[in-house]
Amino acid sequence: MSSPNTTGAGRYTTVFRDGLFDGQVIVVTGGGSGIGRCTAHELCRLGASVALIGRRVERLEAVRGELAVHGGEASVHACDIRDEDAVRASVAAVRAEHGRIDGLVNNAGGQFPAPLEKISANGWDAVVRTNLTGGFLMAREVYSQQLHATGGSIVNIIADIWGGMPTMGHSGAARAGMLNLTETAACEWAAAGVRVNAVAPGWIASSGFDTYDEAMQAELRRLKDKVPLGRYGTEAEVSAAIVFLLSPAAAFISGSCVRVDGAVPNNRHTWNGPVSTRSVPFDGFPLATMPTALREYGSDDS
Ligand SMILES: CCCCCCC/C=C/C(=O)SCCNC(=O)CCNC(=O)[C@H](O)C(C)(C)COP(=O)(O)OP(=O)(O)OC[C@H]1O[C@@H](n2cnc3c(N)ncnc32)[C@H](O)[C@@H]1OP(=O)(O)O
Ligand SMILES: NC(=O)C1=CN([C@@H]2O[C@H](COP(=O)(O)OP(=O)(O)OC[C@H]3O[C@@H](n4cnc5c(N)ncnc54)[C@H](OP(=O)(O)O)[C@@H]3O)[C@@H](O)[C@H]2O)C=CC1
Repeated sequence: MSSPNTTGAGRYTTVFRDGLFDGQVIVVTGGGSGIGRCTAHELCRLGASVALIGRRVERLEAVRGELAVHGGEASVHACDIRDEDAVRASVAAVRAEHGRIDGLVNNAGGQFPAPLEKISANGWDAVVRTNLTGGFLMAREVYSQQLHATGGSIVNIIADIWGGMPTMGHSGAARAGMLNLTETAACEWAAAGVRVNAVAPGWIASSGFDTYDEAMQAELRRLKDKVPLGRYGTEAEVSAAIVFLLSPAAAFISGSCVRVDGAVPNNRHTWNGPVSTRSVPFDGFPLATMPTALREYGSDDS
C-alpha cells in the first residue's frame, strides 16, 4: 500500500495551512483504504485526530500505523455501517476515547456493477443499506451523541450520479438519496451550528478500482478518454474538497455538493451500453399538430 500524496520523507503534502484542525476529532468511515485513508492522512497532517471506521480491522490498524509515523493520532473501530447497534456503539466509543467529535466524513460505500434486471432484492438492499442507510445512521448518531450540542460539520461522499449511473442503478439511487438527505440535514441541523455538505467524486484512481473485475477495468479505461480534463482524478483531489468543506473556509456553505469529476457530467454520452437497434415508435400526438395545440392554449402568435 503506497502512502497517499507524500513527500520523499513520507509526510502528507497539503495546500491547507498547518494546524488548521488542531485539537479536532474527525470520524472517517471507510478510513482503511482509498479516499478515506487519504483523507485521514490529510486531516492528521493538519492537526486533527481521526477515528477510523470500517469492517476490516486489519486495514484500519495499518492506516493507524502509517499515521503514527508522523505523530498522527487515530482510533480504530470495526463496524458495519449498516448495523444500527454497531454504529451507535462505535460513535459512543469514539466519544469515550477522544472526548469529543467535531466532524464526520461519511465515506464508506461501494457496490457491484450489474444491469438493473440482474439485481436481486437482496443485492439492491445490500447496496442501498451501504450507501444510504449506513450514511444516515452515522450522521444521525454523530449528531445526536455530539454535534447537536457543539456544532460541527458533516461531509457525505456520493458519486457522479447526474443523468443516471448505468450498471450501478442501486448505487445511483442510494447516492441520489444521500444528496437529498444532505440538503434536508443542512436545514434541520443548521440551528445547532452543524453544516452538512456532499462531495461527488467522478472516476478516481483509488483502491476502489481494484475491487472490479477485468471487464469493468476495461470499461473504466475506456471512460477515461471521455473525461474533459483527460484523466482520472486522484484520492488527494477528493480529500482536498472534503477538507475544504470541513474547514472554516466553508463556514457559510451548507447543503451543497462539490463535484470532483473533471467535468464528466458536462460531457455526457459516455456510456457504451446497449442501444436499441430498431426504431421505437412514439405513440403520443404527432408533432405536426403542435402549432394548433399552442394556439388553442393561448399562444399570442395566432
Ligand atoms: C459505468 C461505469 C461506472 C464506474 C463508476 C465507478 C465509480 C465508483 C467507484 C467506487 O465506488 S469505488 C468503491 C468500490 N468498492 C466497493 O464497491 C467495495 C464495497 N462493495 C461491497 O462491499 C459489496 O459490493 C456489497 C454488495 C455492497 C456489500 O457486500 P455484502 O458482503 O454485504 O454482500 P453479499 O452478502 O455478498 O451479497 C448481498 C447480495 O448482493 C448480491 N451481489 C453481491 N455481489 C454481486 C455481484 N457482483 N453481482 C450480482 N449480485 C451481487 C448477492 O448475490 C446477494 O444477493 P442474493 O444472492 O442473496 O440475492
Ligand atoms: N473511486 C472512485 O472512482 C469513486 C468512489 N466513490 C465512493 O467513494 C467512497 C470511497 O471509495 P474508494 O476509496 O475509492 O474505495 P474503497 O473500496 O477503497 O473504499 C471503500 C471503503 O468503505 C468501507 N466500507 C464498505 N462498506 C462498508 C460497510 N458496510 N461498513 C463500513 N465500512 C464499509 C471499506 O472498508 P471495509 O471493506 O473494510 O469495510 C473501504 O475502506 C466510496 O463510498 C465509493 O463508493 C464514488 C465515486 C467514485
